[in-house]
Amino acid sequence: MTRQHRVTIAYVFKTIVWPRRKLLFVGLILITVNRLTGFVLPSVSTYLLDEVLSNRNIKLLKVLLAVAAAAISVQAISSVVLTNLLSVEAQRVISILRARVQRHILMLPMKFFDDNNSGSLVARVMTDVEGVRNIIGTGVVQLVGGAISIVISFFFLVSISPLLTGCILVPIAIFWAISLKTFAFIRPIYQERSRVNAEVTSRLAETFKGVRVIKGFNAESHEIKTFERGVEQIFQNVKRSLMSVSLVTGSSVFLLQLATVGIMGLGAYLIVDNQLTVGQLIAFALYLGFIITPISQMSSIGTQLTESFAGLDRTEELLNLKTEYENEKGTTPIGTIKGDVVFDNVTFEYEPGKPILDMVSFRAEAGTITALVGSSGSGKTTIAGLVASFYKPVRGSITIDQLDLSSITPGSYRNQLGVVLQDDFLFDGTIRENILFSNRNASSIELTNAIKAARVSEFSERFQHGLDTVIGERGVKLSGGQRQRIAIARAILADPRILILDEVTSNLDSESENLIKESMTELMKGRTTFVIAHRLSTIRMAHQILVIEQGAVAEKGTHEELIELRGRYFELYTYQCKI
Ligand SMILES: Nc1ncnc2c1ncn2[C@@H]1O[C@H](COP(=O)(O)OP(=O)(O)OP(=O)(O)O)[C@@H](O)[C@H]1O
Repeated sequence: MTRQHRVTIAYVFKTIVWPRRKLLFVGLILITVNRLTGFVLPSVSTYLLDEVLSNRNIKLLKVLLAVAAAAISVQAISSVVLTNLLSVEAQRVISILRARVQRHILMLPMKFFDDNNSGSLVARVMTDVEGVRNIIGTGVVQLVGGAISIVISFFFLVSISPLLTGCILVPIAIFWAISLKTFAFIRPIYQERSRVNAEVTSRLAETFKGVRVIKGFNAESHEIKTFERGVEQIFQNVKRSLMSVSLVTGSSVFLLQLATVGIMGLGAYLIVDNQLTVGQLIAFALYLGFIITPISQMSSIGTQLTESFAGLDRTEELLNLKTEYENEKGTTPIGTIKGDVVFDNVTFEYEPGKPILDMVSFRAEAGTITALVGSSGSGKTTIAGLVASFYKPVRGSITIDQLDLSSITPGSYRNQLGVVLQDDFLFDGTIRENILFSNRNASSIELTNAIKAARVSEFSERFQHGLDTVIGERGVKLSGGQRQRIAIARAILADPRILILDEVTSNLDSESENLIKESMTELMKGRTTFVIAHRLSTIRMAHQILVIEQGAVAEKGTHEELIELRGRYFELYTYQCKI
């Protein structure tokens, strides 16, 4: 076992096992009672054959039947209570852990989401924590229960016949060795399986999400082939592990039968030689079952436990990542802001050594509109991301009302921030739910005002179910302009002090264009707005225009000033006017 695993065992013990020590102690007592009562039946059979049948002792038969009935009942009851106690608790812990991991992931910085695909994150929340089941659920019952059964059975076997016991130890040792080898071989196969599964699942989800592009480019056959390759990989992986598992199962059956034949032969000889009774031989065979079954179970539980620890290891690693709220600097909550934003020589890089923004400086006064224009990839979205505190500058500073943004707790700041992005996030729910998403406590008057201001009512009223119309995944049942207006209504309802807008580039008909312009104007009123602008009408409304080129502010000023300058903005403007 690696050092990493030892750390995890200590972690698992401290955080999962120890807080439930009372429950696990009750569980252990129940397991012991359960396994002990299991031994009553084989003991009864010895007496049945050797005493009741041989001496025709009906009185003893009645006692034996009563004892057997009591034992079976206790066994059944303890088994039900055990399952309810431990398995239910394991599932409770799984739910708690899942919620904790999801909460932690959501609080991680944006960089984490840039580096991890959503499919693998889903697996980390849903699958990685499932191993808990093996640690406090059925796994531990089988492990501890199995150990108890083996020790007690071994004691009974030796007491019946040391010679016969010696004979069965050889095949058991062989079986144990085969199992250990096989499971060591299977372990990496299982690890690979969870990785491949996550990959194939997330690609499949993307295929369905991007079905419009796929059909549009007639690329179904490519997606089909990619998926076929994925399922083939899973199949090959499962095939390899199945072959190994069948080797273990096959050898266990073979060795068990070999031991049975040996015992039959040697046992019969001992009976003839009066060293053993028929009842004892039958009891011996029954006790043997109590050893073989847990041994085969325990070797596979060993693998499951290793898998569980590997999963929990990944969970622990994730939970140890610092959230945005654990930044030593960003600890001051901020009250209501005016919205004065200053970039002072801000340099930023996504990857170390590859600067994307270089010494960017500007001031956006509270309540003004700043338009970001410039060629594709110049860094406009990056500037917007920095204003939203999704990323931190590598050098230089960003201040909000003269307070350093990196010293402010992200939540208290983003409470006062609104974003309307090009490909805005709408989820599969009703129009109402999608708008209320930004402010669940909004009154119906506030909602109505937002809907009116964003010109949503103009289309929602035409729908049969109005605001309660379900819009499909990512709003597919709406037009692009309608989706934008919902996103704008959502931002109006949030009533932010600072607003980030990424204008849609897609061509809308002039009616939609006008409606969006009106709703945007409503939204921007009195808020410090940063707009990645594509429409001249928006740009002309701006109090200042920043022309961004190759990560730097190339020009700064109002529309008139920049036109007069006859520089980069003039080029962009005249180019757009031509088309
Ligand atoms: N998450 C990221 N990780 C690494 N590099 C990134 C990331 N996001 C953007 N970049 C890079 O940063 C540069 C600036 O990108 P940005 O999105 O800010 O440009 P933009 O001006 O908004 O472009 P567009 O107008 O095309 O949207 C690009 O070269 C891009 O490849």
